[in-house]
Amino acid sequence: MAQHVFASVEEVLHGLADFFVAQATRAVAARGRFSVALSGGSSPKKLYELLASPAYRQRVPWAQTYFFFGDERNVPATDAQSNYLLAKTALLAPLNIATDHVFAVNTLLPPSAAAAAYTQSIRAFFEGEEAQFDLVLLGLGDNAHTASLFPRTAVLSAITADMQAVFVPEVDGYRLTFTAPLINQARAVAFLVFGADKAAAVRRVLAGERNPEEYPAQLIAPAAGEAAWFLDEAAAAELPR
Ligand SMILES: O=C1O[C@H](COP(=O)(O)O)[C@@H](O)[C@H](O)[C@H]1O
Repeated sequence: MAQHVFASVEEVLHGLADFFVAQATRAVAARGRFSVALSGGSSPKKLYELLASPAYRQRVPWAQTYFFFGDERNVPATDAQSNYLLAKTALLAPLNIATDHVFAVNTLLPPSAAAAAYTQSIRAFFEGEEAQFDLVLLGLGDNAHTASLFPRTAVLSAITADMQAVFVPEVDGYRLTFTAPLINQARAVAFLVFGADKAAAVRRVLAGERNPEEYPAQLIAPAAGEAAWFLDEAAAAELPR
């Protein structure tokens, strides 16, 4: 597991954008396509804008890139909370990504049906082989959740590699999320975490006692892939030096 600590948020974003370019380039060279699961929430907007900017637009093989979502809110795709809407606005629309390269969760379905349909889409994309994303982007909540793997929720004990619906008392609603086994099949996962309000969660996940029920991001450990953390100094401040 690699930790990359940068002095500023701008540098963190460039570090992760360069990592994205490297994973995409390698995947397309090896397999002719790049599959990425996007994250949501408050952190990735600037990363998506950077990837869509002139500086990165030419460096990523966008025409061979396929976009999935590692988690989604149980809201319509037009809702301000929607992870899909965030990605569409900041990344997919500015780059004119073909709609058949974007796999959004159908949140018009009831949560468990939406999760089952999304799992089928993943299986179809990987043509029955193990679903191994080239890159899964992740964030970290100040409660140490990642994707929508929240503390003390049923999905933490999932043993299948799929998307599941889970009721999250903390947000008083359903979320759709990749399970930890699905994330851990990825060739690479990258966490984007910045800000002092994340410092305690970063310490607990990376340097605390093992307790995934309380700190679900501890479940993330790709079996054969690479895990990289992109942090600013404020988020890394409580890590042992
Ligand atoms: O991986 C993820 O993490 C976030 C927490 O990130 P934040 O930037 O909102 O603090 C999560 O809620 C998001 O949906 C997810 O993809």
